[in-house]
Amino acid sequence: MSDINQLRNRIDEITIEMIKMLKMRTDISKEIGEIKKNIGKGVTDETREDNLRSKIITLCNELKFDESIATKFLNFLLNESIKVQSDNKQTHLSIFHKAKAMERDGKKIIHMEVGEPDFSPPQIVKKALEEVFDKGFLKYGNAKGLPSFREALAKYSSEKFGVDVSQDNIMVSPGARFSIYTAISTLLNPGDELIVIEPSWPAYKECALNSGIKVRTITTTLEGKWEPTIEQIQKVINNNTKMIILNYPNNPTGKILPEKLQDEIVRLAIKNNLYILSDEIYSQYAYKKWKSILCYNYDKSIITQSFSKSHAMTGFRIGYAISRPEIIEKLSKLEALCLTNVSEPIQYIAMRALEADISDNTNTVQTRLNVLVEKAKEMNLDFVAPDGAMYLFARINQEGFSGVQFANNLLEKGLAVAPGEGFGEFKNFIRLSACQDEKILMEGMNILGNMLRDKQ
Ligand SMILES: O=C(O)C(=O)C[C@]1(C(=O)O)C=C[C@@H](O)C=C1
Repeated sequence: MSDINQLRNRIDEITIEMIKMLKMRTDISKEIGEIKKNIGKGVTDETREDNLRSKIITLCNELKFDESIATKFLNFLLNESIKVQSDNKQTHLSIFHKAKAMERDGKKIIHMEVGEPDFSPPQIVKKALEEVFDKGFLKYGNAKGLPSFREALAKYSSEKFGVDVSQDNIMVSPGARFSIYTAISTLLNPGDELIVIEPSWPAYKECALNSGIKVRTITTTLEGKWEPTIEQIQKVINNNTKMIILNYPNNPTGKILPEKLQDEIVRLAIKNNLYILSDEIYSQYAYKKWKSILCYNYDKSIITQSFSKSHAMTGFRIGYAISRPEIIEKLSKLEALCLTNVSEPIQYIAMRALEADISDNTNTVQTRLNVLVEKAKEMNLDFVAPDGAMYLFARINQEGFSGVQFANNLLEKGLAVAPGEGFGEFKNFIRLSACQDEKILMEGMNILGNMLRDKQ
């Protein structure tokens, strides 16, 4: 047999052995997953992962093997474990869909689980809906978005954030979510790592997992005022780290980082050549000094925005990304592949919505959030007062409290809240949204108060 055939046989055998080992590893992982579920432990265990990562790096040094390849392979294995262990996680959306189904059966539900303003989009949106047919915005178009809309968004962003944005910096997307997905999946490769600061909106992690990207989680605490430390972030950065996700004002905590800390995080990201994906969809609801990541003028930053919260246009599914033209080009290739382009009529309507004065929305949410905070203080809930966004993230200090169980029990009483578990390892937390008028919020808080008293 020639040398090449011998080597090919050997490589086949090794691959087959690896697949058998992968099957064994996956089976064990499923078993561990079952045990974790039974004892109420979360799926990802960063300490365990760190230990295994260290062992592998030591082994690579001994074997004189490239540790970056080995840790990428490890990231693949860990992600596979996380996938087989993560079924049935309850988030704000599962409670929302359950609540909607109950409403269809005639039950009255107060919605404090979802970040969907109860007020209408600006009046100009109604007019735009009427006129779009005659205006003729009804066809296929550029994947990045209508030039006139991108121009309008560039002007709007430049004025709002005091920066210089042109239409080449803009990609329109169906909601900010799709911009986030395209950024994660086109800028990073499988095995790469990205940093998520928890508690966080679950979609960042889900998009990463779906694209074979390993999430490195930084956990912040209520005691630490939901602020990550530079050391925490520094500790997880290695050669595979490619991106950090920021989301301030934050969902679910409402936190806005002190400017000095945000500056330091940006400096650290720049030093390590990381992309910064900054989801700024709550910027309209910043009640404390807040600085857009756009202001740093960093050429590896991607900012995502949406009309859902600022203009109460959740159902329109329209948002956008702002970045340098080369990045926009990459993101829009995936958008073209998936969607051709975002619906032209919806783009036209959103363009008209930019003309509206939305300061009332800001005031309305602020008033509601204040009412929620005062009531929550009165009820002795444990939380850090939000600096912005539309949520209050509270810890319930009761022995054995489970947010999921609690949220399901509350639904039966007519109140929907989001279990903390959807935002990371926060089983004893719930997220309350301030998207209803004050009277309804009070009704909801009374239902919550009664349930807490019953549980004691
Ligand atoms: O040790 C565990 O808890 C596991 O589930 C195993 C495993 C792994 O695949 O190595 C999976 C996920 C955890 O984040 C850490 C480790």
